[in-house]
Amino acid sequence: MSNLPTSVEFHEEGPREGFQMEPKTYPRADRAALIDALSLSGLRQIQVASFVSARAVPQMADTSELFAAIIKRPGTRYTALWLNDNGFERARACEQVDLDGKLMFYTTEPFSQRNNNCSVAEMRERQLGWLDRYIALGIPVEKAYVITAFGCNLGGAVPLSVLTDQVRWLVDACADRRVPLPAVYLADTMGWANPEEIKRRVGAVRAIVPEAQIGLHLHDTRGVGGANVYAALQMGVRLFDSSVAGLGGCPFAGHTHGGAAGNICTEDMVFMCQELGIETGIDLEALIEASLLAERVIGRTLSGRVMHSGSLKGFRAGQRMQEICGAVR
Ligand SMILES: CC(=O)SCCNC(=O)CCNC(=O)[C@H](O)C(C)(C)COP(=O)(O)OP(=O)(O)OC[C@H]1O[C@@H](n2cnc3c(N)ncnc32)[C@H](O)[C@@H]1OP(=O)(O)O
Repeated sequence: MSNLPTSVEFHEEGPREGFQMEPKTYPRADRAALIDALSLSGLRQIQVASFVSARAVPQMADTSELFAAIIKRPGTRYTALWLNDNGFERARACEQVDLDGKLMFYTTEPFSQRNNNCSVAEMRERQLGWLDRYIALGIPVEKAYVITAFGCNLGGAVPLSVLTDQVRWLVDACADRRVPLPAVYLADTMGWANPEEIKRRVGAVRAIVPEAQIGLHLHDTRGVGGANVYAALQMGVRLFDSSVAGLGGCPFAGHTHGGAAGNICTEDMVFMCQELGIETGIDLEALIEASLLAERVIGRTLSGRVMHSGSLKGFRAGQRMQEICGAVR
């Protein structure tokens, strides 16, 4: 056997990244039901939605109300995304949000401008303000994302040095403030990674921050997501963002609505881990039930594979799951 980790953690992003990518807005009750179903699978972290401009992403207009509509399960953290000060203040004002101190770095100008309305350098400078604010508020600085860490539909190839420069800057910023390094997430926002590049970039980042955890936010846009996860597991990576039923994508990234696969699919990756003997803490059958619900809510066949394989037939959903799913017509 190789150096595969004994356990991994999947952070569910489908409710935010999946619905932001859909061309229409879905009823809040259905989105809340999906989140409640996901909770029953034992996921430790679910990103519920984002606090962004409703004009830019109308599907995220009711994030505070959505948080109020879900039933929080002890043992699961319910997080949110923000991209600017306004978004962070809205998240802070919403008492149901479990705040995780996040930092964001871009690697290409066109995507930084399109997604965040600022330059790569400006976004980096803003992170100093976010760091100081998290520290002042006693919010642990948990995650630092390097967005489009492998390549960008708008800006093209991303040299490794651009990624490592951002990581070195983060190291200095944390050292200046004497805070521990957050987990460093390499985000393959647009599905450019391949297994060898995963190994090369994870190895390069680990060489800079050997004491930090490394996480991956991967997309299966071009069908390489599972292979990339396997390469990451071989590198000992234990933190992954993923989406139920393979929902997801960024509406500002040049993806095709509805057609292309989105994020790596949570239940497919949980299945792979289980087959490899890696502990996930997730009840796969309950998760498949949630992914079937996602398909009913969205109203089309989704890209997840395990849920369509029929291999777990005979499973009977628990009563609570039946109630949640039964409420969605
Ligand atoms: C990789 C990923 O998947 S990331 C997720 C996908 N991307 C997104 O969700 C980006 C959505 N975009 C946005 O939220 C915004 O356009 C931003 C954050 C990029 C730009 O924000 P700013 O530069 O601060 O915007 P600006 O000050 O020009 O304001 C533009 C409008 O958006 C509103 N706005 C900006 N940020 C927010 C926010 N966090 N919440 C609510 N409204 C906001 C402003 O109030 C303003 O509204 P108005 O035109 O009615 O007055």
